Amino acid sequence: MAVSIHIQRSLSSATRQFELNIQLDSQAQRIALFGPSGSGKTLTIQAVSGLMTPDQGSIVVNDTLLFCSQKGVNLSPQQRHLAYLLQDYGLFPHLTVAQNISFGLRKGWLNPSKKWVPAQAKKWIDAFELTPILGNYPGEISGGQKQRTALARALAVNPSMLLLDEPLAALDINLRVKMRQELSALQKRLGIPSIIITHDPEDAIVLADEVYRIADGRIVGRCTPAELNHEIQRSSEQLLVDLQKTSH
Ligand SMILES: Nc1ncnc2c1ncn2[C@@H]1O[C@H](COP(=O)(O)OP(=O)(O)OP(=O)(O)O)[C@@H](O)[C@H]1O
Repeated sequence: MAVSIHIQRSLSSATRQFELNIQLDSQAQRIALFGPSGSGKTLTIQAVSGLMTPDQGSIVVNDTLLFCSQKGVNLSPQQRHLAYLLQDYGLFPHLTVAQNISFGLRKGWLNPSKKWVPAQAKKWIDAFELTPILGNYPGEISGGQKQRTALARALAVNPSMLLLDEPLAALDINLRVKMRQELSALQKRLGIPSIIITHDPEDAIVLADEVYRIADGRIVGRCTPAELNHEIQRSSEQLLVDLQKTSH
Protein backbone atom coordinates (compact mmCIF):
# COMPACT_ATOMS: atom_id res chain seq x y z
CA MET A 1 0.00 0.00 0.00
CA ALA A 2 1.14 3.56 -0.54
CA VAL A 3 -0.28 6.12 1.85
CA SER A 4 0.53 9.78 1.92
CA ILE A 5 -1.08 11.96 4.58
CA HIS A 6 -0.14 15.63 4.78
CA ILE A 7 -2.82 17.50 6.68
CA GLN A 8 -3.37 20.39 9.04
CA ARG A 9 -6.41 21.22 11.11
CA SER A 10 -6.90 23.69 13.98
CA LEU A 11 -9.56 22.90 16.55
CA SER A 12 -10.61 25.10 19.38
CA SER A 13 -13.11 24.74 22.19
CA ALA A 14 -13.92 27.19 24.99
CA THR A 15 -10.99 25.92 27.05
CA ARG A 16 -8.33 24.69 24.65
CA GLN A 17 -6.78 24.75 21.24
CA PHE A 18 -5.50 21.69 19.35
CA GLU A 19 -3.29 21.76 16.26
CA LEU A 20 -3.22 18.66 14.08
CA ASN A 21 -0.24 18.62 11.74
CA ILE A 22 0.37 15.16 10.28
CA GLN A 23 3.11 14.42 7.74
CA LEU A 24 3.26 10.72 6.89
CA ASP A 25 4.41 8.76 3.84
CA SER A 26 4.45 4.98 3.94
CA GLN A 27 4.65 1.98 1.62
CA ALA A 28 3.79 -0.52 4.36
CA GLN A 29 0.78 -2.81 4.03
CA ARG A 30 -0.17 -2.44 7.72
CA ILE A 31 0.42 0.85 9.54
CA ALA A 32 -0.10 1.67 13.22
CA LEU A 33 -0.59 5.16 14.60
CA PHE A 34 0.55 4.70 18.16
CA GLY A 35 0.21 7.37 20.82
CA PRO A 36 -1.44 8.47 24.06
CA SER A 37 -5.00 9.62 24.55
CA GLY A 38 -5.67 13.01 23.01
CA SER A 39 -2.68 12.89 20.63
CA GLY A 40 -4.74 13.16 17.43
CA LYS A 41 -5.11 9.52 16.33
CA THR A 42 -8.88 9.60 15.82
CA LEU A 43 -8.79 12.96 14.04
CA THR A 44 -6.21 11.57 11.61
CA ILE A 45 -8.14 8.40 10.81
CA GLN A 46 -11.34 10.44 10.48
CA ALA A 47 -9.60 12.66 7.93
CA VAL A 48 -8.61 9.54 5.94
CA SER A 49 -12.16 8.14 6.11
CA GLY A 50 -13.69 11.46 5.04
CA LEU A 51 -15.52 12.15 8.30
CA MET A 52 -13.30 15.14 9.16
CA THR A 53 -12.16 17.74 6.63
CA PRO A 54 -8.66 19.15 7.18
CA ASP A 55 -8.11 22.90 6.83
CA GLN A 56 -5.46 22.14 4.26
CA GLY A 57 -3.28 19.43 2.80
CA SER A 58 -3.72 16.21 0.85
CA ILE A 59 -4.42 12.51 1.38
CA VAL A 60 -3.49 9.85 -1.19
CA VAL A 61 -4.16 6.11 -0.80
CA ASN A 62 -2.86 3.77 -3.50
CA ASP A 63 -2.65 6.50 -6.14
CA THR A 64 -6.19 7.70 -5.43
CA LEU A 65 -6.42 11.31 -4.36
CA LEU A 66 -8.98 11.33 -1.55
CA PHE A 67 -8.50 14.91 -0.45
CA CYS A 68 -6.57 17.90 -1.74
CA SER A 69 -7.35 21.40 -0.51
CA GLN A 70 -5.39 22.99 -3.37
CA LYS A 71 -7.21 21.08 -6.12
CA GLY A 72 -10.58 21.25 -4.35
CA VAL A 73 -10.85 17.44 -4.13
CA ASN A 74 -12.78 15.96 -1.21
CA LEU A 75 -14.28 12.51 -1.90
CA SER A 76 -17.27 11.53 0.24
CA PRO A 77 -16.79 8.64 2.73
CA GLN A 78 -18.76 6.36 0.33
CA GLN A 79 -16.60 7.32 -2.66
CA ARG A 80 -13.44 6.45 -0.71
CA HIS A 81 -14.35 2.72 -0.42
CA LEU A 82 -12.66 2.38 2.96
CA ALA A 83 -13.95 0.30 5.83
CA TYR A 84 -13.89 2.15 9.15
CA LEU A 85 -14.21 -0.06 12.24
CA LEU A 86 -15.16 2.17 15.16
CA GLN A 87 -13.92 1.74 18.73
CA ASP A 88 -17.39 0.75 20.03
CA TYR A 89 -18.12 -1.02 16.71
CA GLY A 90 -20.98 1.35 15.83
CA LEU A 91 -23.59 -1.42 15.52
CA PHE A 92 -27.22 -0.31 15.25
CA PRO A 93 -28.90 -1.58 18.45
CA HIS A 94 -32.36 -1.88 16.86
CA LEU A 95 -31.13 -4.03 13.94
CA THR A 96 -30.27 -7.73 14.09
CA VAL A 97 -26.77 -9.04 13.36
CA ALA A 98 -27.90 -9.97 9.81
CA GLN A 99 -29.40 -6.51 9.22
CA ASN A 100 -26.30 -4.79 10.60
CA ILE A 101 -24.05 -6.77 8.26
CA SER A 102 -26.30 -6.14 5.23
CA PHE A 103 -26.74 -2.44 6.02
CA GLY A 104 -24.05 -1.08 3.68
CA LEU A 105 -25.27 -3.30 0.81
CA ARG A 106 -28.93 -2.25 0.91
CA LYS A 107 -30.42 -0.42 -2.04
CA GLY A 108 -32.23 2.80 -1.12
CA TRP A 109 -32.75 4.15 2.36
CA LEU A 110 -34.84 1.45 4.01
CA ASN A 111 -33.25 -0.87 6.59
CA PRO A 112 -32.49 -4.32 5.16
CA SER A 113 -35.24 -6.87 5.85
CA LYS A 114 -34.60 -9.48 8.53
CA LYS A 115 -34.63 -12.27 5.93
CA TRP A 116 -32.44 -10.69 3.20
CA VAL A 117 -28.78 -11.72 3.31
CA PRO A 118 -26.84 -10.67 0.20
CA ALA A 119 -24.11 -12.95 -1.17
CA GLN A 120 -21.27 -10.55 -0.28
CA ALA A 121 -22.46 -10.61 3.35
CA LYS A 122 -22.91 -14.40 3.40
CA LYS A 123 -19.19 -14.91 2.72
CA TRP A 124 -18.24 -13.02 5.89
CA ILE A 125 -21.04 -14.53 7.97
CA ASP A 126 -19.53 -17.95 7.20
CA ALA A 127 -15.93 -16.79 7.71
CA PHE A 128 -16.73 -15.37 11.17
CA GLU A 129 -19.15 -18.17 12.14
CA LEU A 130 -22.01 -15.75 12.75
CA THR A 131 -24.87 -17.92 11.43
CA PRO A 132 -26.14 -18.96 14.89
CA ILE A 133 -26.57 -15.32 16.00
CA LEU A 134 -27.93 -13.75 12.79
CA GLY A 135 -31.33 -13.09 14.39
CA ASN A 136 -29.89 -11.61 17.60
CA TYR A 137 -29.58 -7.92 18.44
CA PRO A 138 -26.21 -6.35 19.46
CA GLY A 139 -27.39 -6.21 23.10
CA GLU A 140 -27.73 -9.99 23.10
CA ILE A 141 -24.23 -10.98 21.85
CA SER A 142 -20.71 -11.01 23.34
CA GLY A 143 -17.93 -8.47 22.80
CA GLY A 144 -16.06 -10.77 20.43
CA GLN A 145 -19.24 -11.47 18.44
CA LYS A 146 -19.91 -7.71 18.22
CA GLN A 147 -16.43 -7.19 16.85
CA ARG A 148 -16.84 -9.97 14.27
CA THR A 149 -20.23 -8.56 13.25
CA ALA A 150 -18.72 -5.10 12.79
CA LEU A 151 -15.83 -6.58 10.81
CA ALA A 152 -18.24 -8.56 8.60
CA ARG A 153 -20.22 -5.37 7.93
CA ALA A 154 -17.04 -3.43 7.14
CA LEU A 155 -15.65 -6.11 4.80
CA ALA A 156 -18.95 -6.87 2.99
CA VAL A 157 -18.63 -3.71 0.90
CA ASN A 158 -15.27 -4.91 -0.46
CA PRO A 159 -13.18 -1.99 0.81
CA SER A 160 -9.76 -1.03 -0.52
CA MET A 161 -8.47 -0.39 2.99
CA LEU A 162 -9.42 -1.19 6.57
CA LEU A 163 -9.29 1.59 9.19
CA LEU A 164 -9.27 0.23 12.73
CA ASP A 165 -9.90 2.56 15.67
CA GLU A 166 -8.70 0.86 18.89
CA PRO A 167 -10.39 -2.36 17.72
CA LEU A 168 -9.64 -4.30 20.91
CA ALA A 169 -10.09 -1.64 23.58
CA ALA A 170 -13.62 -2.71 24.55
CA LEU A 171 -12.67 -6.36 25.14
CA ASP A 172 -11.53 -8.02 28.36
CA ILE A 173 -7.89 -9.12 28.49
CA ASN A 174 -8.40 -12.80 27.49
CA LEU A 175 -10.63 -11.98 24.55
CA ARG A 176 -8.31 -9.14 23.56
CA VAL A 177 -5.35 -11.51 23.14
CA LYS A 178 -7.50 -13.97 21.15
CA MET A 179 -9.07 -11.34 18.89
CA ARG A 180 -5.69 -9.70 18.29
CA GLN A 181 -4.41 -13.00 16.90
CA GLU A 182 -7.62 -13.47 14.87
CA LEU A 183 -7.33 -9.98 13.44
CA SER A 184 -3.67 -10.54 12.57
CA ALA A 185 -4.54 -13.82 10.79
CA LEU A 186 -7.35 -12.05 8.95
CA GLN A 187 -5.04 -9.23 7.81
CA LYS A 188 -2.64 -11.81 6.40
CA ARG A 189 -5.38 -13.87 4.75
CA LEU A 190 -7.10 -10.91 3.10
CA GLY A 191 -3.98 -9.01 2.15
CA ILE A 192 -6.07 -5.86 2.58
CA PRO A 193 -4.08 -2.76 3.60
CA SER A 194 -4.89 -1.38 7.03
CA ILE A 195 -4.28 1.52 9.37
CA ILE A 196 -4.80 0.83 13.05
CA ILE A 197 -4.82 3.47 15.74
CA THR A 198 -3.99 2.39 19.25
CA HIS A 199 -2.40 3.35 22.55
CA ASP A 200 -1.62 -0.32 23.29
CA PRO A 201 1.93 -1.28 22.17
CA GLU A 202 0.87 -4.95 21.83
CA ASP A 203 -1.67 -3.99 19.13
CA ALA A 204 0.97 -2.04 17.24
CA ILE A 205 3.47 -4.91 17.53
CA VAL A 206 1.08 -7.62 16.30
CA LEU A 207 -1.13 -5.71 13.85
CA ALA A 208 1.34 -3.46 11.99
CA ASP A 209 4.45 -3.66 9.80
CA GLU A 210 5.39 -0.05 10.46
CA VAL A 211 4.64 1.97 13.60
CA TYR A 212 4.24 5.74 13.61
CA ARG A 213 4.35 7.49 16.97
CA ILE A 214 1.98 10.39 17.37
CA ALA A 215 2.05 13.03 20.12
CA ASP A 216 0.44 16.48 20.40
CA GLY A 217 -1.01 16.24 16.90
CA ARG A 218 2.28 15.37 15.17
CA ILE A 219 4.15 12.30 13.96
CA VAL A 220 7.19 12.24 16.23
CA GLY A 221 8.87 8.99 15.21
CA ARG A 222 8.74 5.79 13.22
CA CYS A 223 9.89 2.30 14.12
CA THR A 224 9.39 -1.37 13.31
CA PRO A 225 7.21 -3.60 15.52
CA ALA A 226 10.40 -5.46 16.58
CA GLU A 227 12.02 -2.20 17.73
CA LEU A 228 8.89 -1.25 19.69
CA ASN A 229 8.82 -4.71 21.27
CA HIS A 230 12.46 -4.38 22.29
CA GLU A 231 11.83 -0.95 23.77
CA ILE A 232 8.80 -2.13 25.76
CA GLN A 233 10.76 -5.09 27.16
CA ARG A 234 13.69 -2.84 28.10
CA SER A 235 11.47 -0.38 29.92
CA SER A 236 9.64 -3.12 31.83
CA GLU A 237 13.02 -4.62 32.87
CA GLN A 238 14.12 -1.16 34.00
CA LEU A 239 10.89 -0.76 35.97
CA LEU A 240 11.62 -4.05 37.72
CA VAL A 241 15.17 -2.91 38.62
CA ASP A 242 13.81 0.41 39.96
CA LEU A 243 11.17 -1.40 42.03
CA GLN A 244 13.81 -3.73 43.50
CA LYS A 245 15.99 -0.72 44.39
CA THR A 246 13.16 1.08 46.19
CA SER A 247 12.18 -2.07 48.13
CA HIS A 248 15.73 -2.40 49.62
N1 LIG B 1 -14.20 19.56 17.96
C1 LIG B 1 -13.11 19.74 18.72
N2 LIG B 1 -12.83 20.92 19.28
C2 LIG B 1 -11.73 21.10 20.03
N3 LIG B 1 -10.84 20.15 20.30
C3 LIG B 1 -11.06 18.94 19.77
C4 LIG B 1 -12.21 18.65 18.96
N4 LIG B 1 -12.16 17.34 18.58
C5 LIG B 1 -11.04 16.85 19.14
N5 LIG B 1 -10.38 17.78 19.84
C6 LIG B 1 -9.13 17.63 20.59
O1 LIG B 1 -8.18 17.08 19.71
C7 LIG B 1 -7.31 16.23 20.45
C8 LIG B 1 -7.09 14.95 19.67
O2 LIG B 1 -8.28 14.21 19.66
P1 LIG B 1 -8.33 12.71 19.14
O3 LIG B 1 -9.75 12.23 19.36
O4 LIG B 1 -7.80 12.63 17.77
O5 LIG B 1 -7.34 11.98 20.16
P2 LIG B 1 -6.93 10.44 20.24
O6 LIG B 1 -5.46 10.38 20.13
O7 LIG B 1 -7.73 9.66 19.28
O8 LIG B 1 -7.37 10.10 21.73
P3 LIG B 1 -8.08 8.77 22.35
O9 LIG B 1 -7.03 7.70 22.33
O10 LIG B 1 -8.45 9.19 23.73
O11 LIG B 1 -9.28 8.46 21.48
C9 LIG B 1 -7.91 16.03 21.81
O12 LIG B 1 -7.15 16.74 22.75
C10 LIG B 1 -9.28 16.60 21.70
O13 LIG B 1 -9.66 17.22 22.91
